[in-house]
Amino acid sequence: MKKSNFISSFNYAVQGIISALKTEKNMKFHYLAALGIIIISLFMDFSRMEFMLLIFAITFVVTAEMINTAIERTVDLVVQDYNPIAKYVKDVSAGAVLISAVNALVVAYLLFYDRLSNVGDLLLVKLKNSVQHLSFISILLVLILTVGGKYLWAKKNGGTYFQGGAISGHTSLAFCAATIIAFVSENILVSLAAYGIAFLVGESRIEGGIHKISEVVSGAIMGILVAFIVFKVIG
Ligand SMILES: Nc1ncnc2c1ncn2[C@@H]1O[C@H](COP(=O)(O)OP(=O)(O)OP(=O)(O)O)[C@@H](O)[C@H]1O
Repeated sequence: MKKSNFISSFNYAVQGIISALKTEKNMKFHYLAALGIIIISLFMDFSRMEFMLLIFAITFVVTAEMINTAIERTVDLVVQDYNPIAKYVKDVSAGAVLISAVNALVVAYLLFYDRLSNVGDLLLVKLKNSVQHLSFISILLVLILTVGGKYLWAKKNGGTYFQGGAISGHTSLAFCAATIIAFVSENILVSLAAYGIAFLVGESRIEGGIHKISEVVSGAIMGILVAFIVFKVIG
């Protein structure tokens, strides 16, 4: 065996890190996750101690995975057939990785949960107070549900995604908009005018021979329901 100095030992160690990274798919995942978490942690205002715990947890997982890989390869080198001892050794070694991963999850939960839920609460408060966001979400949902409905019932009702089909998109959007206007204006006259216009939109789709009454009615119900649920549940 070749006599090695300190520098070449270091080189072999780095080679080991790179080989494990290249050959083990779990290792790629660990490194990517670690990189993502470290980047996020830079915005979290962690104390020195908290950052140290995070780095320890990450290092523990990577180290356990590397030792597990080395043990697996050693066992494969010696045992080619099924062997209960080989199974025991590999299972115990995989168990060590699992323990390190659970430890990392607990540490991540303790460090990130409060901070991220504060950010989540802030976003939710902003969303609740923003009529624009609620309106945008309602209209987006109506569009998705209308196109989805047309797709699901395409065989039965025919039509394209934007004309004809099981649900009248013009009507669902018009009634969704009317409901949004009713919520925002909180004024009976304005609301009636908005629903009146929505009604005319639906009626024109029937008159134009593009939709049946049932398709216009289902569009109207969907538009009203979606806006109602978004404004009442999220807002
Ligand atoms: N020679 C063997 N005899 C008995 N059981 C084995 C043997 N080799 C593997 N096993 C069983 O299969 C499991 C998976 O082993 P394997 O070596 O495929 O690990 P792995 O986690 O899939 O790793 P890798 O994807 O890096 O190969 C082990 O935990 C063990 O239960």
